[in-house]
Amino acid sequence: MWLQSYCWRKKLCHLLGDTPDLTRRLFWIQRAVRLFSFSSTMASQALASLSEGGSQISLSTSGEHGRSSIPGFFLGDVQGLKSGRKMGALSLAVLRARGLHQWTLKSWGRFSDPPQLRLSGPSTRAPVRTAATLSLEPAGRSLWDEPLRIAVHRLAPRQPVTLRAALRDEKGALFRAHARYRADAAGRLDLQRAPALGGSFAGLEPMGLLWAMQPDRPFWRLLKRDVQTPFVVELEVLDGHEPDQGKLLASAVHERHFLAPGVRRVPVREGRVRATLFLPPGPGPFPGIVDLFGAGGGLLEYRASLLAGKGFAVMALAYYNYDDLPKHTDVFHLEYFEEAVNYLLCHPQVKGPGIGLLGTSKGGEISLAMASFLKGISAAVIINGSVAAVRAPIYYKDESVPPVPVMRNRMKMTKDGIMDVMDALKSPLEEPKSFIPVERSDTTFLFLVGQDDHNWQSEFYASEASKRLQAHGKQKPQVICYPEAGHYIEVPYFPLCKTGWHNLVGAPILYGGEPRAHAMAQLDAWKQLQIFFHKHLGGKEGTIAAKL
Ligand SMILES: CCCCCC/C=C\CCCCCCCC(=O)SCCNC(=O)CCNC(=O)[C@H](O)C(C)(C)COP(=O)(O)OP(=O)(O)OC[C@H]1O[C@@H](n2cnc3c(N)ncnc32)[C@H](O)[C@@H]1OP(=O)(O)O
Repeated sequence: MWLQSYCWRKKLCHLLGDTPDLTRRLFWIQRAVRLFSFSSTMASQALASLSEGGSQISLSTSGEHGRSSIPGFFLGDVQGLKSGRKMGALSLAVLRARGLHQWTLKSWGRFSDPPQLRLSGPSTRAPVRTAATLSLEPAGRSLWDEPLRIAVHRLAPRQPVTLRAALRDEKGALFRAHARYRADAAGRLDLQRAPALGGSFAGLEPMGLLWAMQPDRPFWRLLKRDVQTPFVVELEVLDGHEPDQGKLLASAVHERHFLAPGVRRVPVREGRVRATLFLPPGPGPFPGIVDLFGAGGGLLEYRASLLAGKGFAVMALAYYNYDDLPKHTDVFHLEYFEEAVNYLLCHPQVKGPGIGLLGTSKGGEISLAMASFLKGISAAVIINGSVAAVRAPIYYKDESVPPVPVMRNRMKMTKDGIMDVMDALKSPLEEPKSFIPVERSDTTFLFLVGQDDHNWQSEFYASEASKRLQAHGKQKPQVICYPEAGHYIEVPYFPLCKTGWHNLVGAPILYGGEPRAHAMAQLDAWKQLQIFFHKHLGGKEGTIAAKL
């Protein structure tokens, strides 16, 4: 047996050569199974040899472990494989594995420990009809903002199951969601057609397993720090409706990426500007956008990298707490931002005559100030920004906008002991000097507003900016209000951060939002801002009706 196996391994190695192409290797193993009644033991050794050859698959068939490191491989039949029975299951496993060419399976088990397969002896083989498979479309990998089609096949008719999803962020925080489902009469479950019966969400929510994830740390927010690596999402199908107890029926690992194929990431260290520019594939020139996040500073690239995949040259701009920029700041000088705008405008792959701004929260406030004082800005999307200077004055040359006073006595505590600072800022109508002079701007604006934003009064600010622009004969801005959406309107499928640490307040605060409505808002906001930028920065034209 050993000799036979050895010969087969040699033969396979010869056939496969040194190719790193896993699909080709698996193809030959599959052929061997079919054509030469290749035994399962030999096949498992051959598969194991793939990992020796440096492929991404690792295989463990040893009795001590009793389970495979290939998700969904054994489906309760490890003993059968060990006994050397010829297995159609192998070819099935190979077929499954062929879809896994992007998986980093050695990382399996890094997340929450999946329920152990209960393998008590040879008689515990699962019947074929319960050899469930989890199918993902696209298979293996997708972009973070792409929808993922999740389906389970080969369940028993009307079988109750629980689906779980988990990912770990770069700081080790675990984000998880689960939902209960029931298969149809044919034993199929398609999340595009089947409503969740409860769990982290309910109803027809094909992407709920992502947007409903919650962190295992209080006040933690999902952030992607390195856009050159994906988030690795583990998906599991468990028997029954107990999220932590059901037998594992099938599982998959899926990579969610932040860089579309061909998008180039260019670190920028030009003059004082500290940023990262993302350029779409192709020669350009492309419509240019400066992307600004809010309080806390740093350099967050994930929105810029995804947006570059839609045909824009997007520069994620740091303005403090990054590289050699100040760690903290009590004042904003627009000359820094002017330098960044000019850098982008002069870039050979950026289409003029003007660029766009995309700002969230404090980044929205700064974007409004940039559009009011600086030249060369054609379009600006303000996501839950303030129309007043907050906590720090904004300077440009010899002019300044002082911050609105903070009224600490208006801060409230929720019944859960979380600070609600929504009413803590004095209205800019009572402090006109703190009102950013938007009426000076010739920029076209889109305001995206979460109506349940508790960070500050975003809807009021958008409405006042709109009134002021119109009162001065300027173009009426587009204002889209999202009911039950909170402060952190992110790219699609980011889980809601309803309560989080606030760097300025020095305590956790309420950011607001209801998970489902917030998720829908993120999806729509992402479409709307792309349409807006394409229209006003000279890209493709088109409109998509807001869903809400
Ligand atoms: C006296 C004052 C009274 C004020 C009252 C005001 C009342 C109302 C006014 C409201 C005014 C609000 C104005 C601003 C509104 C906003 O802008 S909302 C925030 C939006 N912010 C952003 O979009 C940018 C977010 N960026 C960041 O937070 C940071 O850049 C970064 C965390 C991404 C990276 O910073 P860095 O310094 O590199 O991080 P670390 O060193 O790793 O961690 C620093 C601390 O942050 C904690 N932290 C890190 N990651 C997370 C996370 N994912 N979720 C939650 N917390 C995180 C980390 O633990 C560190 O905390 P400690 O130092 O350990 O305590």
